[in-house]
Amino acid sequence: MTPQNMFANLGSILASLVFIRAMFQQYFPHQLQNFLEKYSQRLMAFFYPYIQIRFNEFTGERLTRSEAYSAIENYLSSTTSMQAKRLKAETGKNNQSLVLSMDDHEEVGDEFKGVRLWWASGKHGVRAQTTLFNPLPDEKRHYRLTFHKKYRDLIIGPYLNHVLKEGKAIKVRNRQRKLYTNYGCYWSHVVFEHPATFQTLAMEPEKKQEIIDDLNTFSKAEEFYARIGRAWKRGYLLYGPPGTGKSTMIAAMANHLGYDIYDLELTAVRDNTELRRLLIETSSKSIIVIEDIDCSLDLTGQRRKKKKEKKESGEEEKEPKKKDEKEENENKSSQVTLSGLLNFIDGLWSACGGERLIVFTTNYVEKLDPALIRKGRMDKHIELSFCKFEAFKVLAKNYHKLEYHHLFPKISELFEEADMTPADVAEHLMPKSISGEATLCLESLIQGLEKAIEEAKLKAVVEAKKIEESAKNEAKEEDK
Ligand SMILES: Nc1ncnc2c1ncn2[C@@H]1O[C@H](COP(=O)(O)OP(=O)(O)OP(=O)(O)O)[C@@H](O)[C@H]1O
Ligand SMILES: [Mg+2]
Repeated sequence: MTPQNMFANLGSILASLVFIRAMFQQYFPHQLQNFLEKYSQRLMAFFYPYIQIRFNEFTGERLTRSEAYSAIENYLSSTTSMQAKRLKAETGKNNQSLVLSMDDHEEVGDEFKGVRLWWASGKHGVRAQTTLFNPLPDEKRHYRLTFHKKYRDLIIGPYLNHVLKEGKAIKVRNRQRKLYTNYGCYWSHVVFEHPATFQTLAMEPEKKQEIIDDLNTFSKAEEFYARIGRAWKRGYLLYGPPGTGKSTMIAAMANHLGYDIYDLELTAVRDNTELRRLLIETSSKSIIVIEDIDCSLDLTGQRRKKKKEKKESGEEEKEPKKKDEKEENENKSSQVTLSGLLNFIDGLWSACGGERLIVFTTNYVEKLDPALIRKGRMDKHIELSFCKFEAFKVLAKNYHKLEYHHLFPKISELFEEADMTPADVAEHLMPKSISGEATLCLESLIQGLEKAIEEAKLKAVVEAKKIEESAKNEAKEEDK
């Protein structure tokens, strides 16, 4: 055989081999693989005492991310960062913090009621193509749970429930919280990042602790509410003069519980149907706030309008009800009624489960309809009042890191007599220069308090005179 013939033969043999290999790859491996897999797994199951459950990342048409998968991811996040050697990092809320999860083909252990089990992450099947309509990556990720078969009931029931619940709770805790406001009958939201906390809230310590305990009890009472057959909700009424920290307390509540806030502007809601729709759209773990309920409920128009009137007439309204009625006739665009709101709080509310707080604020508690604030609707009434010495100490600590100062005794005495709102006290304590001399601020506060006491005395004298005069007039009329 000449070398040319030899090469020609070799060429054709190679070509045939390539052809056979291609054919083999195309038709055989698939069936062969399935076949081998099927029987090897049956054989394994016979001797292997463990059960495995796989949780795929995408379910159905691969378009929806499995809730179970993300719950497991969250649940494992703390264990993972302690145990796994290869981790994946993604940016969390705000793009500021990092969220760690297991990298592919890692395994971590877990324990439940003394039973050991293992979670492994993996990926499988690289078949689906990414297209314009299916932009998901080719790899399908999954978690695989392995445990001994004698614990089947314990793991499939209580343990998996525990994982899903805990995972969802972690997700809620880590989410970016939102502040919703309604424009007509639609909610729009911004990121909620209010720095107020109960620690920075100026209030008597016992009263503050009572509120914190109440909130904590509520947030842990899911089973209790289910047992007694009541919707998991609680109503708060915050009342007190302007600038005493009602809005600040709502922010502190949201921060304490990790809830979203729905700030409901009733005057922008057209009727009861819209109100119902808005409220049904609120999510679980949220605080629904209706500020200045006395102003918005009779739909007498906005608070600003009222204030303007007050300023113009230079005195308190004498007959608020009559005025309200007049305005109601003028302002027909909004027809939310008291009964609509009450119906919602009692009836429909119960239908949409989940933990919700409803908070009403008002400056004039005595003006509210008793039906609205009876117990059961508004479970807790909190009065926020003028700043006293204990509350002042919280502000002094926040603003100037002061535990004690030689002016404190004098300030304490003045607070006994003076009525000053926390907002005014805070204004005095606000550092006026970068160096922020605490003594200067305290002196300014002392001046403010003295002025407030004097003004109060003057007012008392004027009022006493008025009463005297009206008594005299009455006496005169009687004589006549
Ligand atoms: N109890 C408080 N503790 C700390 N800061 C307070 C407190 N009360 C008021 N402030 C300060 O005063 C400002 C006004 O308070 P806030 O808006 O909470 O008052 P409000 O009671 O909601 O008044 P309004 O009735 O006018 O709505 C806040 O920005 C806050 O800094
Ligand atoms: Mg307010």
